[in-house]
Amino acid sequence: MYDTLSKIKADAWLAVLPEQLEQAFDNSKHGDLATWFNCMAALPTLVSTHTQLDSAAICIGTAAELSTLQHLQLHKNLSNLHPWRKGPYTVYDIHIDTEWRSDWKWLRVKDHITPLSQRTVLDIGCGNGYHCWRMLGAGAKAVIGVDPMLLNVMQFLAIKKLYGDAPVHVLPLGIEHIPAGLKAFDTVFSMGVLYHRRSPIDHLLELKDTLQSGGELVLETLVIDGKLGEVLLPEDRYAKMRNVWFLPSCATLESWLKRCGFKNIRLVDVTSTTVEEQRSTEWMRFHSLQDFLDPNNLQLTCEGLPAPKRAIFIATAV
Ligand SMILES: Nc1ncnc2c1ncn2[C@@H]1O[C@H](C[S@+](CC[C@H]([NH3+])C(=O)[O-])CC(=O)[O-])[C@@H](O)[C@H]1O
Repeated sequence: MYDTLSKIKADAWLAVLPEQLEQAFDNSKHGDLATWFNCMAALPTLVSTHTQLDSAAICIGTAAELSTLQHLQLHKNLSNLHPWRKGPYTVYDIHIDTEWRSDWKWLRVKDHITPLSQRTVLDIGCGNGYHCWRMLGAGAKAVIGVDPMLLNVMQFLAIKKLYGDAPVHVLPLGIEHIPAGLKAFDTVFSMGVLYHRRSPIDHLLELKDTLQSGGELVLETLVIDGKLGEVLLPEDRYAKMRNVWFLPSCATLESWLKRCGFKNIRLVDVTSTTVEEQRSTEWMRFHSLQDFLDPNNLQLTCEGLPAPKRAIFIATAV
């Protein structure tokens, strides 16, 4: 990964990254970290030749390659990394049926973006890296994801240990840890992050700052139906989430992108999130979308706000 950053001349990040990682992986900061590392250490070290990155589930290995005991232990160690939110993955025929059908989002995105072949990609708020693997499968030269939630990073590291060496990396960092002015990446994805940011304009400017001139932004976020200038700022929670800030209309979001200096702005998809796409499973046993909607009207959240609808914009940084 350091090599990738060096090649794209992201020197300002290289200079601070070792210390950022040391701090993020500081055992004293997260009570579960040692347990998670033990789960990882117990994963089989064999690297399977059966891998697939362009199917709905990221696939690694077949059950026949493991002994019954190894298979049971693998299932247990992966289960210990509960809750699995983004996926699906199928490892050694264990199907990790995640809360989200993240493959559906990828299907909505993939045909609209500049082909990733030979591009160095940054995925902001990448969760456990499911889409990073799909980006690699789509031919990216290298993919770096960042996500501040350590469990996400541990899930990624578990999958990567099973997959073997690959130019895909997930760092336990937020966008705020990426130094200003990098202008290094060919494509940057920000999917499901903008509404978590208190300052959406700053988020867009920070994304632009990671892209080299001519680079592509892929932005996916919650939107509302409405006219130019309309934006929802929930009074309190949104679909029980505490950290939701701005939900613009598509026209408003387009105007924000314009104002931030993006060009060639295209709205390529608007889709309501269904309880088929986001739901509780054996691998994510907590409440999910169904529990966050008004039981009498699935068009509304339990707070009476418009139910989740997501838009995908693509734009060019100049
Ligand atoms: N400051 C931050 N910097 C970076 N990431 C952050 C920050 N704050 C929260 N996150 C991370 O942003 C992710 C948002 S989920 C989208 C995942 C994937 N992209 C998806 O499109 O499926 C939302 C959703 O479910 O759509 C979480 O993993 C947070 O930890």
